[in-house]
Amino acid sequence: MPTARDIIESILEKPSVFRSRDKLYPEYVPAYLPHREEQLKNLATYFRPLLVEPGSISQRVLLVGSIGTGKTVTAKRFGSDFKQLARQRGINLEYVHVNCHRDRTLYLVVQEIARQLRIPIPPRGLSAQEMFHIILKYLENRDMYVILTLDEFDYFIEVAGNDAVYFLVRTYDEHSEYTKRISFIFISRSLTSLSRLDSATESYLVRNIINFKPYASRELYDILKYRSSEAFYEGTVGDDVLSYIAELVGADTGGSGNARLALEILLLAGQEADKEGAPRVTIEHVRRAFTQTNPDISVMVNDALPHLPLHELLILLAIVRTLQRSGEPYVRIGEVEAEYHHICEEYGETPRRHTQVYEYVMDLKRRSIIETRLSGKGYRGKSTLIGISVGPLDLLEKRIREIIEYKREER
Ligand SMILES: Nc1ncnc2c1ncn2[C@@H]1O[C@H](COP(=O)(O)OP(=O)(O)OP(=O)(O)O)[C@@H](O)[C@H]1O
Repeated sequence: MPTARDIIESILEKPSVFRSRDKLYPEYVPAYLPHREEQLKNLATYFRPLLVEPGSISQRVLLVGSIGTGKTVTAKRFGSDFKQLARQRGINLEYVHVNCHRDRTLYLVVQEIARQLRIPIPPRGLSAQEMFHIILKYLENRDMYVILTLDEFDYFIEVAGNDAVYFLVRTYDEHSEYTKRISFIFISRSLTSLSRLDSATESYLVRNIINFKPYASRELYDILKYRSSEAFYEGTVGDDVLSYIAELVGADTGGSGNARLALEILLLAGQEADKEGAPRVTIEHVRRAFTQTNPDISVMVNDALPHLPLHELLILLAIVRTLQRSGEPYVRIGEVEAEYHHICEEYGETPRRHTQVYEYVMDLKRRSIIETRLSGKGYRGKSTLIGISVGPLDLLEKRIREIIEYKREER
């Protein structure tokens, strides 16, 4: 019997597809941000006066975009690089990033700013406003500048309210004795949460907006390509795997355009490969990973199966088997139909005609059990391609076969 140590060692020594898995974690801030060049340029343009004429303005820029569009990572990358560049020019600038989902009140936000800047604050008895003035004086005494990002700012608006926002961003208007040492980046998922503010404060915030659009699949592919080159050993993740994930998530191919989701699927797919001791990440590992990030879809598919007519199930079985055999993300409808004829023979059923087969395929698509698209690059001729994003396919196959048996017995 293996000892506990043997078991632990066997896992530690198991080969892995990952060179450095943490490069896929959401908190990692990479040096390259493909397809966010415009946003970085805009940020640099807005904040340039801080280097040219420090103290002349308190800049404020609002980053807006839906979930996983790179707002946080772009702000952090910008902040860290801008700080280095400022220091090279002899300007003592710090970057502070506060997540307002965690720190939702003025008190918590101000406390967090002080913590990150390592400013000693008396432990008790001060109001948020008093603490903020201690920070401003500290910056003044040390000739320091700060870019302060308030991430998930929507929460701050909702919980802390208009007066708190006003206090934070208008301090320099009320206190002309201070040099303008703090500039702001606000991050929000949408502009609607800002309408809770009074119109003066709102218009003050929306003057400089940088938009972050959901990523298209081609953009996600570039992001995944770069991040996977950092995270995986060479040759363990093929371009087919990356394009498949990019297509599942891309905004132009029916997904949400969320890079966090795409990277999570890639990470989970790598973990699936490691679990099996596989030398490469496969399309099937991606299917399993996608199902883990989308448990609702597999429940929906499972619930739908018993309601499908027998021949629709036979076609679905044909799709599953053709996909399993090919190891590709998609197969041609022609190959599926050929497999369907085989399966009908196996079961002693008369196959339906082509037009009916096509109808069933379209019904499976309407029910989101399969995806279809027209063949393009890499395929000869135009043909309908069929894919299934939920996995594992062997479990799906087993379940379909059970229901087919059940339906045949019922007749
Ligand atoms: N252009 C990019 N290049 C490389 N990685 C990216 C890029 N855009 C986003 N990512 C990665 O995707 C994940 C999500 O990005 P980020 O957290 O910045 O999104 P967000 O827009 O702030 O989302 P949320 O609104 O949910 O906070 C992170 O792991 C980030 O590193």
